Amino acid sequence: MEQIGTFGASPYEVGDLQLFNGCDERTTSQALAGCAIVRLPHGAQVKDGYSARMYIVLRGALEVAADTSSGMSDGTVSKVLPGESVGEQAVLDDTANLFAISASEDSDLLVIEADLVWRLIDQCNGLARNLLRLLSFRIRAANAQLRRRQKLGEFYRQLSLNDSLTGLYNRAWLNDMLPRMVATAQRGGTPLSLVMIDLDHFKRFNDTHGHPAGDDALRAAAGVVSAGLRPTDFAVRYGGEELMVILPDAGEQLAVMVAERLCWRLQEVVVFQDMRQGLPHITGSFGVACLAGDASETTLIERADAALYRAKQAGRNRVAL
Ligand SMILES: Nc1nc2c(ncn2[C@@H]2O[C@H](COP(=O)(O)OP(=O)(O)OP(=O)(O)O)[C@@H](O)[C@H]2O)c(=O)[nH]1
Repeated sequence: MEQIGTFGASPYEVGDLQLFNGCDERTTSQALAGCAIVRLPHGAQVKDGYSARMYIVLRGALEVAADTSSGMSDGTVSKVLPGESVGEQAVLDDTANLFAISASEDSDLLVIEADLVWRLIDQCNGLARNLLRLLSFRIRAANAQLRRRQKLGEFYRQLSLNDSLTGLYNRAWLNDMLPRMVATAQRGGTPLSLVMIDLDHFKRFNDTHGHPAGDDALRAAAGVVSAGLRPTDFAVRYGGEELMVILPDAGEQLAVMVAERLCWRLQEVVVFQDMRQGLPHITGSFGVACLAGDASETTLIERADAALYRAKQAGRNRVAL
């Protein structure tokens, strides 16, 4: 940053500076006359050592990247154009400029030291009003950005816990949630049941109708499962063509009833909406297990798996306990 002159000796006028709109031009010009004008070549950073000062762009443009020192930077950059300022907040709360400020083209900047800003605020109500407006605008913009980030965060969180093909919860969700559900059931002495579902002869289905059709069938099966549950139950894609249902507060009898209902609905499901195609049916085998004593979630899954194996052995398209 090279000083190229002072405001008083430059062709610029107070009328060019938005922040001083409504202030008396003569007294403001006098106050700003001794302020430095610095030149910042394209790409150069504003380096002000840790002092709080305000910069007003006279020519060119600045780019301000969000708070880099706190690691909060998310790549958002705002542009500061001629007549606009940066650094007011640093002056008002007497902290260094935390933002990375650089020139996006060759720029001339008016530098106003903090003590002069305060003197001008005392002199001119217009400046105080303009500063308040500017800060209010910045707060609204920051809030909007925060809301966008929150929404994005929630979106990615959902994405990381849901299976992209079926929309059901995925293994990461299961690994996190099942131990907690088991602990809650054991603490409260309430039942908890698990239904493991494996689509029958799915390799044959893929081989006959193609892999994309297999994906459609998986989606259809997931739809049947989620539509057949209470809002308090959970459906998970456990693996390739294996789904799982978690039924909190459900004992053996209820769990078998739910599994029977899903098994029946699955064989009725229409995989292809296109009526010109044949109707391939999908069926599933279901293994039911209920939490007993102080068994772990691993034991519960193993027991549901063993029941599923029995359903397969007994001829598929059925429920086993
Ligand atoms: N289309 C599709 N197929 C999948 C997906 N994940 C797993 N599969 C297929 O599912 C099939 C599972 O085959 P197997 O484990 O041999 O079992 P199966 O043919 O269903 O036979 P049984 O389970 O004994 O009734 C494999 O061919 C996998 O490629 C998927 O996301 N999409």
